[in-house]
Amino acid sequence: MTLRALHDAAREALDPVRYDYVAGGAGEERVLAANEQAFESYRLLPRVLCGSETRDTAVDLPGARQAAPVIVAPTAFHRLMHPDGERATARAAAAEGAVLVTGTAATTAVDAVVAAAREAAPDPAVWFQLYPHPRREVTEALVLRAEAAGCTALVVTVDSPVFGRHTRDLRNGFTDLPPGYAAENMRDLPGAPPGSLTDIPMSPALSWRDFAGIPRMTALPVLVKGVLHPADARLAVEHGASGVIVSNHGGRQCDAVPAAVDCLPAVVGAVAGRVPVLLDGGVRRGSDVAVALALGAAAVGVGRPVVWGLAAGGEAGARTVLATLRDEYDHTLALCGGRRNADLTQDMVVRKGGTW
Ligand SMILES: Cc1cc2nc3c(=O)[nH]c(=O)nc-3n(C[C@H](O)[C@H](O)[C@H](O)COP(=O)(O)O)c2cc1C
Ligand SMILES: CC(C)CC(=O)C(=O)O
Repeated sequence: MTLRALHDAAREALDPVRYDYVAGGAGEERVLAANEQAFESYRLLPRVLCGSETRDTAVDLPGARQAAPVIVAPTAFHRLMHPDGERATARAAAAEGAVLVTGTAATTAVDAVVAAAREAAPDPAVWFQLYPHPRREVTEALVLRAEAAGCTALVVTVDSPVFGRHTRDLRNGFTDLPPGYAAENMRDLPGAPPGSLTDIPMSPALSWRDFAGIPRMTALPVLVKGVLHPADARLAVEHGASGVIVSNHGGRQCDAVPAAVDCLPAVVGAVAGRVPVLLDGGVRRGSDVAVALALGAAAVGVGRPVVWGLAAGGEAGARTVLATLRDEYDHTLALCGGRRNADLTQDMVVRKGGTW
């Protein structure tokens, strides 16, 4: 099945309100559209006769050695999309050698997610996405929970000082989880009410000082997710980040920012090789992966496509998405004369309005 067919099947399978929750974005959904459109404006300039018969697409990431270059971006509430929920996504990612980022808003507790991943592979990489809480002890409890579960890195989301205004959810009245579902990782935290959507911590009071406390709480590498400005990428590295994820939250936060991939080159320049830079937003085909890697990303994340796979076909559907992207990327690498990801370089990307 193609990714487009899986998306169609997911639309058929899902309750329309849940479909809209995943598909939608903030405001007029300008950024949602821009993330995909931006990839349309880039083209690859292949190199030829490079002897690229044997190819190796694995990457070393913080807390994940020899991983696939496509990772599963954190998306909330998988049990709303398929009864097997995050367990299915975890098994799919582990089987495909892809990092799974599970998170604060998962409908399955992090220890059960890691256990499911271990059913599919002996040494899976599961990262934990954290919405830091303004009360340090709550953040610390979440960090300890992720560490004890066996997560190998933390991802701190920094683009959500307040909830995004998701137009479709407001129209549909989808402002809380249906009965029977909870953000399971929020249960039994000190002083934190359990599990409803609005309990997920987002606070405009947080600052780099709060962020800097997180790498001090844990031996795990800590990545920062949701950076667009190169100055923030520099600050992230200075405050102890082990990786920077360029992301506009899939167009679900500020509806006036650039497409994620358009922000990548400046962030890569600012980070200057000190830590890996990842990208998510709008990646829908293997050639998008190639463009992002050529522009300096170490790996890319996919959000909605994996959820469509999950909704359409559970573990097998999510696996198909990851396997398809990996296969398409390897094929594109071959077409561009590459043997390794590093063979894709900035000069091999051209832009509409630029050189074509
Ligand atoms: C349904 C949904 C839920 C999401 N939940 C989270 C979340 O809990 N934490 C987070 O950091 N990002 C979240 N994101 C953002 C994704 O991690 C990612 O940035 C985005 O989906 C990438 O864009 P793509 O969907 O075009 O691949 C969510 C995105 C979607 C679509
Ligand atoms: C619970 C939400 C905050 C999850 C999220 O980040 C999103 O829906 O974009």
